[in-house]
Amino acid sequence: MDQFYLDNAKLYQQLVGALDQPARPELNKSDIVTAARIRPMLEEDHAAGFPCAIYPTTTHTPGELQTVYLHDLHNHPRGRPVLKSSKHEVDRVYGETATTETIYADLVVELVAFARQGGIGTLFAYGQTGSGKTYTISQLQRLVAVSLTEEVVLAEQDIHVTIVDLAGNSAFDLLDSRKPISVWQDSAGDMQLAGAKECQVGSAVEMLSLIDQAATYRRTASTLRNDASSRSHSICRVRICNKHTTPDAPGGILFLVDLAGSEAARDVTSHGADRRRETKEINISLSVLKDCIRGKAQYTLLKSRGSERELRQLHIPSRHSTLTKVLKHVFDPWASRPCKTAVIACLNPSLADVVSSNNTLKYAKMLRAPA
Ligand SMILES: Nc1ncnc2c1ncn2[C@@H]1O[C@H](COP(=O)(O)OP(=O)(O)OP(=O)(O)O)[C@@H](O)[C@H]1O
Repeated sequence: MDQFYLDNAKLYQQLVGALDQPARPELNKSDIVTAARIRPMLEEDHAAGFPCAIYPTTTHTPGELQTVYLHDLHNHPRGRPVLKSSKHEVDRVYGETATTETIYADLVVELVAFARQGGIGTLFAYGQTGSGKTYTISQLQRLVAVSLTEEVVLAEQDIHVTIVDLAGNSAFDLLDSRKPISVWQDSAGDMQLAGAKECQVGSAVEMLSLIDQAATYRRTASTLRNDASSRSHSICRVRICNKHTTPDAPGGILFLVDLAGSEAARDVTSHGADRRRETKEINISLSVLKDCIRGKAQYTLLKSRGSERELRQLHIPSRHSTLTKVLKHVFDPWASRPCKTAVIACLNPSLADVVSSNNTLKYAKMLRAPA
């Protein structure tokens, strides 16, 4: 397939150049905001000879959706290859020149404010390996650290940080030398990271140093698409408690989640047995995540149709993996606490990755269904 794309790269660029690409509006009433971030073509993408396959709209009107076009090239049984284009809509699209500061202002400032008021705010990035998840989330974590440790915040609220990573069904404390911890649900239905260290921070320097410490314990390995690929899901939980409430009051929570990247089966054939098992575990947990996204979309559909009997039978399988246990509140239509989520679908722009990018955007669409 890769050779087919390379052989037809010029024709592909002509076909895409001849397309007209308009944008379209609609309002987001959901508690989930979806965004797509397209990372720039890297030197290795250019060196491999694949053209860019993702074309975002460049204008944005507040409250309106933005569009990403993906152009794949398909072999035609008679004659020259043809373009097969798909169109995806998300709340915001960030092209290769967009800065993380812009993403922070658009998506994360509101989540931080929401968590400060006692809600559960969640930000997660997902996408194929090498698509820019760690790049995006690690920079956003730093911006969150600076904003949550401003004097005006610390005068009113205490900030507690926990950073863990999930590999398969095991969980590890990244602030305590990868000590194993367990994830369980308490009697109030909240997920607990039992045994994980929770550090109260008194300044940006302290919080940034915890983030750096956690990054050194994160499990990484080389994949075909990324030399330093994260082979675990990293979860940074920030608990925000008002100084004048009782110590055991739940407080607001902000989750900053950098998921491990999915790898296509064709890209893992050269891995050893351990790496193949690890990839399988990652793909299983991402597949349960997709099932939960589908379950939430199904709930929204049934609710809009008023199908009470089917709603009662609906099962969202958030208990089937440690990752979805931790993120249960995102998919749980019956959650007792208010939740807001921002999801960043990270995309590799190269034509070689167009199938994975298509898949990533399909799930962003499901997540966005209005509640
Ligand atoms: N917006 C961007 N601007 C410039 N470089 C970027 C951007 N996003 C990602 N990159 C670069 O792309 C490479 C892959 O990014 P990153 O490691 O964040 O991917 P990932 O999705 O976290 O991958 P994995 O799932 O394998 O961990 C890195 O070299 C990173 O610096």
